[in-house]
Amino acid sequence: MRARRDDDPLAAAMRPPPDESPEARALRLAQEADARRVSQEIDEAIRLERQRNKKKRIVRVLLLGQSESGKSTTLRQFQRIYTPTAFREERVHWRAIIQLNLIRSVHTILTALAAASSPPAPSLRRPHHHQSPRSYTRTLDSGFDARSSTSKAKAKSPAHHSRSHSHSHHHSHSDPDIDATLDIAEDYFSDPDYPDPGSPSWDQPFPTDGIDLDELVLRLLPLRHVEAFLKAQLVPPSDDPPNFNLKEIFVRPGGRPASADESESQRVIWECREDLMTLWGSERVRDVLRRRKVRLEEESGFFLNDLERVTQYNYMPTDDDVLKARLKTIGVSEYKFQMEAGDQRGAEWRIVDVGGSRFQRPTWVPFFDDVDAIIFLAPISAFDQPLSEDPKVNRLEDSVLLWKTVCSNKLLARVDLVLFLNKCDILGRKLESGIQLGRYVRSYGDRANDVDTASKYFLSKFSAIQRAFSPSPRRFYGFCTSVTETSTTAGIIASVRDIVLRQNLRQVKLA
Ligand SMILES: Nc1nc2c(ncn2[C@@H]2O[C@H](COP(=O)(O)OP(=O)(O)OP(=O)(O)O)[C@@H](O)[C@H]2O)c(=O)[nH]1
Ligand SMILES: [Mg+2]
Repeated sequence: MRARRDDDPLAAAMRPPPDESPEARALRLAQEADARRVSQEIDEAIRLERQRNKKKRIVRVLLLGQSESGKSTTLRQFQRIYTPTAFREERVHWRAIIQLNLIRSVHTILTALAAASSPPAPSLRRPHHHQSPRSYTRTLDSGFDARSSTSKAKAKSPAHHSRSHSHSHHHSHSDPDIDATLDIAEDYFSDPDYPDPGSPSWDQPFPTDGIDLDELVLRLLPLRHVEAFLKAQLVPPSDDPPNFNLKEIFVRPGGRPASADESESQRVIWECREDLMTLWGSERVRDVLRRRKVRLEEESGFFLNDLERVTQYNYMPTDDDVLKARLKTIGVSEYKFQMEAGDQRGAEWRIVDVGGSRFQRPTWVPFFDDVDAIIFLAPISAFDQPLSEDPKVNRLEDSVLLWKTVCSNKLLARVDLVLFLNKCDILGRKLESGIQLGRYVRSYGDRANDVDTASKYFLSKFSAIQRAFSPSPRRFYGFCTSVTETSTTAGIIASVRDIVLRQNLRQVKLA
């Protein structure tokens, strides 16, 4: 010990002088104790500051996916679980949106009835709500950064190369990226009026059910006024083009008691309730919808099966109603909340929800900075549906391209990816009703036409795309979800919370 101190120049310099007086020694020891105390105080201050920083740790999550994929619904699930009181208080504001959703379904029915009462023009024979496999046309500019990321994705995807040569091309099994392709049929049937199996042909007579539909439709006309009124209430007239999201509806100070006008619209809806039930219960209406391949039950904001409740004069939306309601997001909204439970106490969460339609995707990029995780939603039930903003493009194909763009984005290279293969409930119902997935997704082949096989198949495809397109290896978590269901989604959101917090802790340690 002694020998070592002799070797140490610092120790030698600090060694007390050999002729130190008792007074000088006392002073020196006091000074040294003082210095130690100051140093300890500094250490303590640093420790406290670190703790405070940890406490106000900010966790950022970004919700991405095409329009109607379920981003806002996922956000509402977070709200329902983590700020239940605020969620409950806001339910009343959803009433007008749910009523509008209901009226929209009625419109769909009336449009189908009107079209069915005149002989179908050849162009109307093609279903417009759901695509037949041959109606796809490829449009590849689906990314939010179409010029850079998507073109890169295109270049990397062997599927796109093969498609440009031949539509009926089958993948070569020596292709290293074989798993990262999803071959969606585009020219499968030669008959343009390919009838849905089990659906009656146009030439068969409509069943008669003794209901005078013409008169009924007339009695429903007042709903138009309700619709105009509710829309005017939700969209401030100064906003042109309409630019509203839920936040803006919610910020009305002090809540919004039902105004006289609002109770007037509830009265009109209530007065129409019998006719609405007759309309939705009519065999002829169901038949027209079947023939036109309009599957209202699978559409967003479907409340016709809840007419009894929703048309009540004193109707108040339930949690489930709020989750099922459809309100398109325009712009970006951020939801902040404090994680109150368990050892995650104190972390502030910020979940960013964006509009998913194509023209809104460029607005996503500024939010790529500093995110801990992305929850990407791909509605896998949409394999037979066109994009509403571009009817030539298949929704599943758009989701796949968007996923490739997100995976390959360099700004997001270090971000964990959480994938929700959403709307599994609708997928299950579609497959059970006899729609063959293999007709639309050629690479699905003759695998079993059930939701388990299908969702596992999609999970492996999306996961392979992630591996092939990520600039560097990253963590990836995939879930099959139906985010409108509260029980199953609660467990998934708890897993996502743990995943995101682990990633956030890693980044805090790295910083
Ligand atoms: N049956 C079912 N419906 C769902 C599911 N997820 C979302 N929906 C419904 O689908 C509709 C669209 O969901 P949103 O959450 O508004 O979609 P979004 O991704 O926010 O859409 P944009 O705001 O246009 O980008 C809503 O009516 C939801 O209730 C699901 O898993 N199953
Ligand atoms: Mg939304």
